[in-house]
Amino acid sequence: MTSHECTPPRLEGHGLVRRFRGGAGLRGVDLTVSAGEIHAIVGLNGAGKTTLMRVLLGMLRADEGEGRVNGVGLRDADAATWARVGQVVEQPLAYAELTARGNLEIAARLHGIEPGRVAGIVDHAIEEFDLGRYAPVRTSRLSLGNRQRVGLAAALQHGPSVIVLDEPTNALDPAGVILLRESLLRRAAAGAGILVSSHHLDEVARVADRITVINDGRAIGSLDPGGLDLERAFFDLVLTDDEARRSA
Ligand SMILES: Nc1ncnc2c1ncn2[C@@H]1O[C@H](COP(=O)(O)OP(=O)(O)OP(=O)(O)O)[C@@H](O)[C@H]1O
Repeated sequence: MTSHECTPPRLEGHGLVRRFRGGAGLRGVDLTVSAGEIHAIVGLNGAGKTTLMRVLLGMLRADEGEGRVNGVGLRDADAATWARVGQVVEQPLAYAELTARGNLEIAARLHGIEPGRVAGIVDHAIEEFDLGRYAPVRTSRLSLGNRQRVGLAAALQHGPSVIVLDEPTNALDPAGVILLRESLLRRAAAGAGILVSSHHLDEVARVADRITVINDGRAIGSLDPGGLDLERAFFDLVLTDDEARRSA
């Protein structure tokens, strides 16, 4: 038995419902991310992936159901609970007018790192995401991909035990995709629980231990990360679900 097996799930959602006008939202999603696990969610545009992440992070209130972070219910989660979380779900960076380093320093402080440790942690993050050239540059002047790298570094540098990333590879170049992949695999091996959404099934298959398909606000099944034709398996699940709902 590994040391992570006695810890509560890093992230849990039970029966999560969030209704939006027009019928969209979440319709009762159960989802768990264990310690040491990379759990990917995939789905078509508008399926509900971002909404699910926002609800699990307490950014959006669930109408029904409950979520837990490291065993703490969302309603009871305090600053110490959230300091153990790293996420890039909305805007990757808070301060466009600050340099990349300035953003990383503020993110470290906001995640509860004591002042004496901030410089070392930021140096390490700059190295990990290969941001040396851009550290003194205002983030508003960075390319989209480099801004994304800074956002990821800001979310991960404090060593969170819960990591939630919404389509993190979107703006990254192939080198950035590899840096992120290695970073996530290292963090999962160290016990973090990682929830990640993506449209890139091949990339997801390289990192994920578990892949859940979200369709129309529900978790409709899973894909085998080692499976042969993930794209086909994905569309089979989605089309079967769409047909079942149409004929219901
Ligand atoms: N604040 C909101 N008010 C009303 N509807 C919303 C709101 N946020 C999301 N929705 C709707 O909920 C559904 C799910 O959106 P969500 O952003 O979660 O999808 P997604 O799976 O992340 O999509 P994508 O792959 O395009 O990012 C969509 O139909 C969206 O229009």
